[in-house]
Amino acid sequence: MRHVGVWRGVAVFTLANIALALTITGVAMRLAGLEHRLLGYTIALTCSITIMPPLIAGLLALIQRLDRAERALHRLARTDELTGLPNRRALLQAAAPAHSGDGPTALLFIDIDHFKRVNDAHGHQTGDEILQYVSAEIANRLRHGDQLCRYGGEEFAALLPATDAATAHDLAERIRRHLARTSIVLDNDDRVSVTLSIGIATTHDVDTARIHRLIDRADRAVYRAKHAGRNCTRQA
Ligand SMILES: Nc1nc2c(ncn2[C@@H]2O[C@H](COP(=O)(O)OP(=O)(O)OP(=O)(O)O)[C@@H](O)[C@H]2O)c(=O)[nH]1
Repeated sequence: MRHVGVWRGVAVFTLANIALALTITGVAMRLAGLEHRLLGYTIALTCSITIMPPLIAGLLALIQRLDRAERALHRLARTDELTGLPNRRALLQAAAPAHSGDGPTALLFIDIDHFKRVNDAHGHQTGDEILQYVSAEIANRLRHGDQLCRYGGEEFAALLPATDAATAHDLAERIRRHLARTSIVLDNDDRVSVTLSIGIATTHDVDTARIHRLIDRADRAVYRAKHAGRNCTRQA
């Protein structure tokens, strides 16, 4: 549809320019009292047709560059710079297509435990690397169609379409157990382990408006996991 619009625009632009060239020529010749109208119109038409292709090519190149810039901006606004994952805004927008009608949608809210201590002990730079590592490990354990985002700080959210509470719980526990038994080897050969607290909420009706309620419920479940001692999963 976008391309049809561009070509329509080019056609209108071309015709408008030819009409403008002919009109200006006609008026100028009348004012100058010149008689050779046919010759004048032929020159105007030839000139406008000659300059039209490079003008249109330049115009199309400009439109393409603007289009690419707009898409890049759109992508940047929806992507977390550190992990390359979609960000919270992208998750909220993804909620509508997630409603597939194939059963409930589950949301995992995943929070790294005591991440402040990791930063304090190893530095912010290492903390960043651990966030990248953890995000990749979570992403590797999700299924095709699941959507993981970095919700903020040391929090991730995964939207799982067509997933009931039991399946979501199995998936969450697989992720949690994997991270708990993994040592992350740092550049200086130090080893760090992190654990996760995970909250799960499910719903039959997820859409852009209701996703906030689903996230709140999963967030409250994480809070309960933290209070239960961390490194565990809780259902809303
Ligand atoms: N390295 C790094 N740290 C971050 C980033 N975003 C947030 N943090 C840190 O994450 C830590 C979160 O700390 P808290 O909210 O106290 O939570 P916590 O220490 O994980 O404790 P619990 O959640 O209660 O287990 C803070 O120290 C933030 O500075 C980031 O992009 N990079």
